[in-house]
Amino acid sequence: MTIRFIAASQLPTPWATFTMHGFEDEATGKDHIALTLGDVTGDVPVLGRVHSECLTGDALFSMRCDCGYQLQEALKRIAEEGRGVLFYLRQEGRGIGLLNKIRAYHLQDQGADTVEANEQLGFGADMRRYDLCVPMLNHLGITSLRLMTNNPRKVDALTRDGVNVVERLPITTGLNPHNEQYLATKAGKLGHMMALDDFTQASDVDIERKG
Ligand SMILES: Nc1nc2c(ncn2[C@@H]2O[C@H](COP(=O)(O)OP(=O)(O)OP(=O)(O)O)[C@@H](O)[C@H]2O)c(=O)[nH]1
Ligand SMILES: [Zn+2]
Repeated sequence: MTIRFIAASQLPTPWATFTMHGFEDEATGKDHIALTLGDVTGDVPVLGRVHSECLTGDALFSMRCDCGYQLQEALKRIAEEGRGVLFYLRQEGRGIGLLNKIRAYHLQDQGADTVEANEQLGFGADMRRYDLCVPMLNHLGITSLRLMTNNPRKVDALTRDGVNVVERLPITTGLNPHNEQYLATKAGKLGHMMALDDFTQASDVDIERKG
């Protein structure tokens, strides 16, 4: 795996002006991004989010999942802290790609849950990998993370890859009638550590989006 830094620029958002670092994964041809705020070098653990691409949730306002809400919440929390990093990894659809995710959604429309749909298409439930974060973390001078995630398998995978995750912070936002079953499946079958009672409702987030 060769991850190559290409360029950095400013990225103003409603929450803060981040620095956007672009990387190229030479093996896959995929582009990955890290957004940083403040000085992320040094020994003090950095508030972080390792976010996997979800075009439908992140860009098209889909309410089928919680991705867009989590993305917004993570940027907001980093801005409030004044320091942090968000990795935007181009592994759409838990690694199966956008078109296969649409195939999986089609099966889910007919009754399959998110895990069964992947399996019916011949994929594992979660095909993502996180080792590409290591060269990006090294490039940015980040030595340890306080990671916003509900996914203990993400923490385990990053730890196995050599990333120092010192704390896991829940990120439970965006519950709505369209994703309630999906979130229940994530908790029940994929091991996400979250209870639906912990979630803020999507309507709360919508107000922020308009603001
Ligand atoms: N194959 C498939 N991928 C999905 C589906 N819904 C969301 N995704 C993808 O799942 C990824 C996000 O994973 P999640 O399981 O929501 O969350 P996570 O990153 O494991 O855990 P958190 O850190 O707690 O958000 C993104 O790449 C989405 O495109 C689905 O029904 N099927
Ligand atoms: Zn999503």
